[in-house]
Amino acid sequence: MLIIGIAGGTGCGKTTVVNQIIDQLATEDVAVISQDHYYKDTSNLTLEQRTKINFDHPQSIDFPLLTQHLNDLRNNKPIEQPVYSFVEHNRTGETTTTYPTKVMIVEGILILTNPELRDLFDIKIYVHADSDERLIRRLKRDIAERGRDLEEVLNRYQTTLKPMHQQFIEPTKEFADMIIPNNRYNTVAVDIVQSIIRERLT
Ligand SMILES: Nc1ncnc2c1ncn2[C@@H]1O[C@H](COP(=O)(O)OP(=O)(O)O)[C@@H](O)[C@H]1O
Ligand SMILES: Nc1ccn([C@@H]2O[C@H](COP(=O)(O)O)[C@@H](O)[C@H]2O)c(=O)n1
Repeated sequence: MLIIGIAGGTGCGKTTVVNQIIDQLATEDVAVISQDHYYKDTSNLTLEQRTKINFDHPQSIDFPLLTQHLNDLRNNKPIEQPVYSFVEHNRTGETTTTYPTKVMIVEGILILTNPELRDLFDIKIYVHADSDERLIRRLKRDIAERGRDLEEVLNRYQTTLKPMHQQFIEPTKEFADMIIPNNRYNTVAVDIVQSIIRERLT
């Protein structure tokens, strides 16, 4: 199994790049795991308490579970990925069965911060977009898709996202084998990653 890790700050375009890669490949031999599904279970907290969690700190992620799942897939065992709700700020209790595939892409803001997880990646990619561009994209996306309002997104950006990005996410660029500039859509970089994957699939 070829495992590709794709990191980068919120709104840099990780999900978009991953979708561009797999849409054009049109094969069931490539699957995706999003770090977002591995936020820790916080059912012991009220919704009010959960809204105050720092979701941009490495401690918010269940890295042992994510690492175990990747190891299981490498050992040809299917996994039950938790399903996460951005509205409830919690796992829903449902799971998605994910089967081993020839190529597995793992994407998320914090995936390169954890040494055990990082060691499982054959290729490490960091998607870069400038912080003003990321903030604009995040604002539009969170209001349209994640049930947030302007005040909430801006407040979270200033108090949490920006400092956490500088402390934890941006420094993981140094672990990347490849950096994809994504202020604009980068079809050349997507083509390069697709070529690497195609080689593995043949
Ligand atoms: N290169 C780009 N140019 C303009 N908008 C983009 C670009 N890449 C992504 N977007 C948009 O920005 C938003 C955030 O992108 P997304 O892929 O969800 O980022 P991430 O997964 O890194 O948080 C989405 O609405 C997406 O359509
Ligand atoms: N309940 C939650 C959990 C996470 N977030 C934010 O999601 C961002 C990571 O996802 P991307 O798709 O943007 O990479 C991260 O910055 C968290 O702040 C959230 O808003 N609510």
